[in-house]
Amino acid sequence: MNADSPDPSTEFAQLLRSQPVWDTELPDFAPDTAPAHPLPLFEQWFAQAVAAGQSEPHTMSLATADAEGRPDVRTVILHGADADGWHFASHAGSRKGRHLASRPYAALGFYWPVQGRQVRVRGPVTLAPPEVAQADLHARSAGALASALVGRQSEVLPSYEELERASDAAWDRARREPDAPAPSWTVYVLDPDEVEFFQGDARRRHVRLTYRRTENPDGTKSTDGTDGTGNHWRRELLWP
Ligand SMILES: Cc1cc2nc3c(=O)[nH]c(=O)nc-3n(C[C@H](O)[C@H](O)[C@H](O)COP(=O)(O)O)c2cc1C
Repeated sequence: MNADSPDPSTEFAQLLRSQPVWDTELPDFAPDTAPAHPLPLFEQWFAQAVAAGQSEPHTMSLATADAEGRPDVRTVILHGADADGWHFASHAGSRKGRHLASRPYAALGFYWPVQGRQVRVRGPVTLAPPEVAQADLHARSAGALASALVGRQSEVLPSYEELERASDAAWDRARREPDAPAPSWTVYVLDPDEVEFFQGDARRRHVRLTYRRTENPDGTKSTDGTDGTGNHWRRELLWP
């Protein structure tokens, strides 16, 4: 490195250190007012993120692990959240699809910095029936269909021109045939056994409220405090 030139790592380090976090006005979150189940709170926080102008609040990190247990993470779009779980979609043959086939367990992470909020969701993952995945795809944009028709996600691409050719053909087909099947397109459903809500605080007294799914000691599902699917949730605060 030339002694006259600035040390890029120092510049980078300074730039990093100059970035603020939790220095805006953030909402209060009183955990004792939180509902008994995580889904209504997630819906409420999502609506509040939209209202606060959070961009792309429906994008989330999806963490999976390979057959050896090595973790991986990428961004995907949330397609729905209901009593069955949190829904997302991808190609079964992609890296994440292969991970989920060998280890059907995942974690999701939402970060909504406008409000200093984070939501973490963990649990087993199942596949929705193929007709659900196709219907979900065909209800979306031509671009979503064209992208799914290109397929081959996570395979090595020999040249960008090859993608352009495949994409042109897929766009043509998506416009001509809006119900064209994309067989590898799969809807995954993560049925959470743990959901954590994090509210950032300027004084670093962050609120972490975790919901853990519990069963009755006899293994039957509880009818008390249920979320409509027989689940019972234990709510606890965690040290931040
Ligand atoms: C904002 C955003 C949204 C995305 N949404 C999806 C999605 O819903 N499904 C998907 O398969 N990939 C989506 N991707 C691409 C993934 O992040 C990833 O590159 C791709 O799925 C391949 O991941 P894999 O090799 O781990 O399987 C999205 C990327 C970004 C940046």
